[in-house]
Amino acid sequence: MDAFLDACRRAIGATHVLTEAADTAPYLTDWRRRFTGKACAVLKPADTQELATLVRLCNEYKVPMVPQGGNTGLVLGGIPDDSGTAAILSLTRVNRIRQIDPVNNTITVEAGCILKNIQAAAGDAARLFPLSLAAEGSCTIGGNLSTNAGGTAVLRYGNTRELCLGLEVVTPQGDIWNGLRGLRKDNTGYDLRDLYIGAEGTLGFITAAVLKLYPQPKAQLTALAALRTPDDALRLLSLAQSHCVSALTGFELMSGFCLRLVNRHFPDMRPPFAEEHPQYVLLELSDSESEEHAQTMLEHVISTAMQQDLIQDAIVARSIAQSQAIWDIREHIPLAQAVEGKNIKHDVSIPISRIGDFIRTTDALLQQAFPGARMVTFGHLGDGNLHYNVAHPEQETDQSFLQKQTAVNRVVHDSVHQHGGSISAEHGIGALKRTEILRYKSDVEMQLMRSIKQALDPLNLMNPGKLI
Ligand SMILES: O=C(O)CC[C@@H](O)C(=O)O
Ligand SMILES: [Zn+2]
Repeated sequence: MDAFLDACRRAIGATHVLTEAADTAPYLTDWRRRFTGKACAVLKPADTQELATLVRLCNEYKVPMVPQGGNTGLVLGGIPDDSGTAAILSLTRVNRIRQIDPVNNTITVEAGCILKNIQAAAGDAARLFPLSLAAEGSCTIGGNLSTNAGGTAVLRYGNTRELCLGLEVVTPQGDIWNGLRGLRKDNTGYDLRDLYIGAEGTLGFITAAVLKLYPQPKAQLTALAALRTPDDALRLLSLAQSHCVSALTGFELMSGFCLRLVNRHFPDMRPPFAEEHPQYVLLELSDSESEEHAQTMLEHVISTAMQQDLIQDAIVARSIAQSQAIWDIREHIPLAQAVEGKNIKHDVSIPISRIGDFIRTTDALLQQAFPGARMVTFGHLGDGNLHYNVAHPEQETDQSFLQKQTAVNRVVHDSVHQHGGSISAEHGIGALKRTEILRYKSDVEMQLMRSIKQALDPLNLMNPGKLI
C-alpha cells in the first residue's frame, strides 16, 4: 500500500493524496449519515490525464476505486465499503467549463462542475441548462450523469440522459475515450454514451460531458394549489398539460404531512393558506411568449380546476420572491426529513395513471404491517416519480425502525412492482438497493448487465459493490 500511495503522490502531488482521518472523514460518510466507509486514501486529481494515471496505478496495485462528486447521493453510490481497501477518486478539482457554443446550443463541462455553476454559465450566455434539483448548490454533473439524475424539470426537458450529447470517460484500464461530440444525430454503432450514463461509475469514470442548452423562457410562473387527494392532483395534471402543453415545466406533489414536517423544523415555511389541506401541488409554467400569456394560461387552469372542484385553494406567485418562497417549501422537504430522523426512502416510478391506486393500496398495507408508520409522500408527479418515504412511528426511534427496513422495502417495492413501476426512478441503485433489484429484474436482464460489467471491468475495480 505504501508503494501505491507513493506512486499516487508522484502522479498528482502529495497534497492531493489524503490519508489523515481528519482529511478523509468528509468523503467517507454519506449525506444522510446512514453509513461510514473506510478508504486507503482520497485521491484528488486535477484533470482527466491525472485521473487516467491514477486509474492505471489502481490497476497495477489492484486497488478498488470509488468515484465521488459532491457526495449528495442517497443510495450510497459514492461511499466505499468498510474494508478500507478502496481509494476514493474525488472529481471535485476536475471542474472546468471547457466551452460554450451558443449556436450549437451546447456547453462542455468537466465532471466536477457543480450543477449551479453550469446553470449560471448557461445563463451568462443567455441560455438555459434546465437540470434542476434540491442539491444543485453542491452536487456535481459527473454524479448527475452517473445516476441519470432527474429533478424538477424532467416533465419538459427530460432527465440528465436526455440533456447529454457526448461524454469523455476514463476506462477501467485507464484509457481516455473522447466521445465529446455535440451531435444531435449520430448512428455509428453501440451508444456508449448511454451505457455510461446511469452506470454509477461501475464501467468507467465520466470526466467531461457535452450538454444541451435551451432558450431562456420569457416568463416563469409558480403556483401552489391545495387539493383533497392524489387522484385530484392527477386530474389537475391532465388539465394543466392539455391547456399549457410544453409550457408546463414543473408539477410537484406534496402531502399535507410533508408540509407539516417542513413547518415543524423550519417554522418560517408554511403554505400561505388559511387552513391545512391533505395534498398540495406546485405548478411551474415557463412561457416563451410573455408574462401576461403565462398569467392567463395559469389562471385559466386554476379557475377551471376550481369549477371542477379539483382544487380547494390556490395562490399564484406575483414576484420572484413569492415564487422562491413556494419552491423553498418544496426543496426543504428532504432537509426536514433529515432533521426528523432517518427514514426509509423509496424513490419509485409508477405509470402516472396508477399512482392514486398505488398510494392508497400501499398506505393501507404499511399501516397494517407497521402501525403508526408515517408516509412522507411527495415528488415529481408529472414524471410518475414519487418519493414514497416511510418515517418511524412517533412512539418508536428512527434507529429501531430502520431495523425493519427490509420488511418495509418488501411491502413498498412489491407494490411498486405490482403497479408496473420501478424501484429507482432518479437516485440510482448504489449499495443500498443492490439486492433489491435482484428481486425485480429478470434473470435475462441481470445476466446481460453482468456480461457488460465483466467485459469492461474484468478485475471488478470500478466502484465494486454498487449497482451490480
Ligand atoms: O428526500 C427524498 O427522498 C428525495 C430527494 C430529491 O430527489 C427531491 O426530489 O427532493
Ligand atoms: Zn426527487
